[in-house]
Amino acid sequence: MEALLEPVFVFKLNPSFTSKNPYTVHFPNLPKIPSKPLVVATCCAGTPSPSPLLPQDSDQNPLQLSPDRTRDRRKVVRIAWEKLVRWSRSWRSKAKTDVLERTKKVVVLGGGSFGTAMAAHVANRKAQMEVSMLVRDPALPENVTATSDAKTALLGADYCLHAVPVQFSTSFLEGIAEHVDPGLPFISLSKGLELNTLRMMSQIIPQALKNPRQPFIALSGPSFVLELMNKLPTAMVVASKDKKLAHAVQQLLSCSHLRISTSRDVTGVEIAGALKNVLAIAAGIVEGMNLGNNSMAALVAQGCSEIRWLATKMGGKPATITGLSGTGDIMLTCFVNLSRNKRVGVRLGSGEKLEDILSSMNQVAEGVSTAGAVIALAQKYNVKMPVLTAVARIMDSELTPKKAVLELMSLPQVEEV
Ligand SMILES: NC(=O)c1ccc[n+]([C@@H]2O[C@H](COP(=O)([O-])OP(=O)(O)OC[C@H]3O[C@@H](n4cnc5c(N)ncnc54)[C@H](O)[C@@H]3O)[C@@H](O)[C@H]2O)c1
Ligand SMILES: O=P(O)(O)OC[C@H](O)CO
Repeated sequence: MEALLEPVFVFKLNPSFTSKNPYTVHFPNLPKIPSKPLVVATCCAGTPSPSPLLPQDSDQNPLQLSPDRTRDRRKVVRIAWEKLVRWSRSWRSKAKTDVLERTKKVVVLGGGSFGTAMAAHVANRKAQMEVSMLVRDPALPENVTATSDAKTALLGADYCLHAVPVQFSTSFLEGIAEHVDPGLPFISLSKGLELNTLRMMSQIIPQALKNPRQPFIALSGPSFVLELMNKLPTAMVVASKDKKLAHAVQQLLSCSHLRISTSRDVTGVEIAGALKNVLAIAAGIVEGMNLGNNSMAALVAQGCSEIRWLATKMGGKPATITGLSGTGDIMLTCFVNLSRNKRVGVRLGSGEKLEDILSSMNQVAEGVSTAGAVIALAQKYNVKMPVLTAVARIMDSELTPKKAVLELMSLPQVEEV
């Protein structure tokens, strides 16, 4: 402690890491230091904290531990890992159920990329599984039967995977309602809000089928269809008010390359999945305008806050927004150009017109329609959402990307909440 009573030198330093040992920070411009320990506050990355500085002639690397301490440290890590493996094995033995054995048929609504991918995924879960796709254009992989006849597709199905884009779901479901068993669990893959009604899929499905008790599960999270089809490790979350049903869907879909977490927070999962598409458009605009990485990070961080503010006002949990369907899917969709929504933003940011972009696409970018719904929802819940509002105004051609950036940068600089 007496060292702290010595004169304290505080330097604004620009440390450089020596090539020979990246762990030792070398301060080239430091004046000759007396041999006594000093407290040096540095401006290096990370939290500046006073720390006793080893006398300059010391070349001991503080990260180099003695052999005994290295052995102890490795033992602690090994024990921690073995505990995780034991826990995982015991969970797997308890969680095993006969859902897959009992499931004979799954129907998939929507023949788009994700509907097709999930149909193939379920078909691969069990050779005897019957998977029927209800599509408008029945040209599909041979191990999946496709039909445009709703009665045939839905007859005897144990689960229904709904993969029709949100804006087309109401009319699609109203057209097949008479063939839907009132107890058929609907697993919604669609991410978005219905433009004129602001409804989420958990409202659209029971209302379009005129059955408020239709079992509902939302399946969401960072899941590009291309990577799922290539069996690359993926993690998603199933949310349902019915915990048993969420676990059954987890058992039905999870496998060595697809992990499925469960949640009771349907609102949080749906709002996160819908709004991340709008934020991805904004992220694309930043990239299309070459505004750099600082602004990308700032924009996405602001968008995460706006999504959290609205989702929690609507009853969603903060833990959901920082989970797979929130932060996980936001990072994937905002930072990777496999995202259709992000690609729309990049093209907008580089000067293309929205109608030209959309007419050139044969896939859906749900964020384009959802943007308008978000703003009405934000007004309903009295939540300020400057970034997502700017996207909506750009979608309505009321604001250019460049003007949007100028306006966002001139907003009041307030306390973080
Ligand atoms: N593609 C992905 O990586 C991915 C991943 C997770 C979730 N999702 C979500 O899945 C949902 C489906 O998207 P997708 O990527 O499979 O679709 P897609 O973009 O690949 O294709 C759009 C689909 O919508 C259908 N469609 C267009 N107009 C229609 C209408 N009027 N009535 C009925 N169907 C119509 C088309 O036939 C086509 O099958 C979306 O909400 C999307 O956000 C997609
Ligand atoms: O291509 P996008 O932007 O619709 O994103 C696809 C999935 O939602 C990613 O999780």
